[in-house]
Formats: sequence, structure tokens, C-alpha cells
Amino acid sequence: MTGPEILIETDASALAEVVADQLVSTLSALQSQGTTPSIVLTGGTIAEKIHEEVARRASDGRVDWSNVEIWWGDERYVPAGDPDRNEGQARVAFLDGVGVDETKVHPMPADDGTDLDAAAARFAAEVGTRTFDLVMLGLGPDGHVASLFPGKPTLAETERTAVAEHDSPKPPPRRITMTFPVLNRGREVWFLVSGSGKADAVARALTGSPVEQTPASGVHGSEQTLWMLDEGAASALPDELRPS
Ligand SMILES: O=C(O)[C@H](O)[C@@H](O)[C@H](O)[C@H](O)COP(=O)(O)O
Repeated sequence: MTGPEILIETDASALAEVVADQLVSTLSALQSQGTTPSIVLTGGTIAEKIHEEVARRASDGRVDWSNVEIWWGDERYVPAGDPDRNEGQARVAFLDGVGVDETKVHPMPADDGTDLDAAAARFAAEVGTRTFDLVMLGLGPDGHVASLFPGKPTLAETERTAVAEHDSPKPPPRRITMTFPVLNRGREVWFLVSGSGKADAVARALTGSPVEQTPASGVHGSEQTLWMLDEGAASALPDELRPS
């Protein structure tokens, strides 16, 4: 496992285009090797821009979207169809337009009245021992990734692949999240971060801040970790970490 690689683009639009291009290239290359790629999507605003850029590239035919396994790193535990769901946002932004195979799309459970912990356990069983070719993660200003938040007991989870978060500091409060053990099964992990509001969290994560304070510090790809930033998100990086 090599150290994190950092890419810096001028702004959110440029970042979204670069990430979408790299996602298409990565998936196309895996499929040309005969692999059915498995990717983990994230929620959030830069993710939304990226998804829209992916939709714009669908007509180039480089990716057979019916042959991609699609997962999410976290989900808000709200009823199906609620606009807060990461799954619904991704479907509207690109999934519904690229010809996915629904048997390969693995949304986390929606709130159907089932107990949250039971729903998380059901999803954890679906993940099982799977590994992923690519895990994409947004970053909160507090350094959270997925729905793994500073100071929470979920950061210490070493067995279960997904757990419930009952009291997210980022609304809505009830969520399901993949845990460090499974996020770190990603061959590649891409952190997708835009805006000066995230700059301190980016700098903390890349300069060894403890996981308890900056959960992003706890996630590394088994082969590669890529920080894909815009200038705002990179603005607190020590000079020595900025790509030359
Ligand atoms: O469900 C969620 O809220 C996301 O998965 C979360 O982890 C998000 O990626 C970060 O909070 C960044 O979100 P923004 O890009 O909107 O700041």
C-alpha cells in the first residue's frame, strides 16, 4: 500500500469533471480485463456534481453500466423515496439513465418501520466478505466519512461490515454506514472533497490526526488512496504535501 496521492483541481466543476473522467477510465479498464467492477458511492454535494458529469459521459459507451456492482458507503435511514436518500440522489443524477442491472445495485435499507439496528445487520450480511474495486468518499468539515463521525463508538467497530448510527450530528440523525474494516477492503479509495470549509479536515486527515478526531484518517485503499481536491479544500495543506 503506497501513501496517499493528492490531485488538486481549480474548483468544484473542474474536480467533478476530472473525477468523472477517472471513474469512466477506471471502470472501462477493469471491464476490459474481464472484471465486473464493484464500486461504493458516497452522498454529498460534490458527489452529486460528479454523478451528473458521469451521466454526461454515458453516451460514449466506454462503460457497460449493466456490468457494474453498485453499493453505497452510507445511507440516511429515511423512507424509500425520501429526497434525503443517497440512493435516490444517485439514481436521479445518473443511475437511472445509464442502464444499470438492478440485480447488481445494492442500496442500503430504507426506513420501512424496521428497527435501525436490524436493518443495518441485514445490510451487513449482504456485504459479507465482499471487497470493492473502488470506494468513493466525501468528507465532512469534522473529518467524517460515510456516516462515521468523530467520537462515535462506530469508529471502534472491527467485525461488522455495517452498523447503525442513531444520532448523526449531520442531519438526518438515523443512518446506516459501512465500517472501517470494509471501507479499507477497497482496492482504491478516492476522497472527493471540495470547498475551503473542508480544508482543515483535509489537512488533519493528511497529517496524522487521530481517527477518533478525524475519521478520514482511518481509511486507506488496500492498493491506492487518492485525495481528489479543489483548491479550496487543499488550501490548508502544508506546502510539502502539495503535489509539485
Ligand atoms: O450521507 C452523507 O451525508 C454522506 O455520505 C457524507 O459522508 C458526505 O459525503 C459528507 O458529509 C460530505 O458531504 P458534502 O459534500 O455535502 O459536504
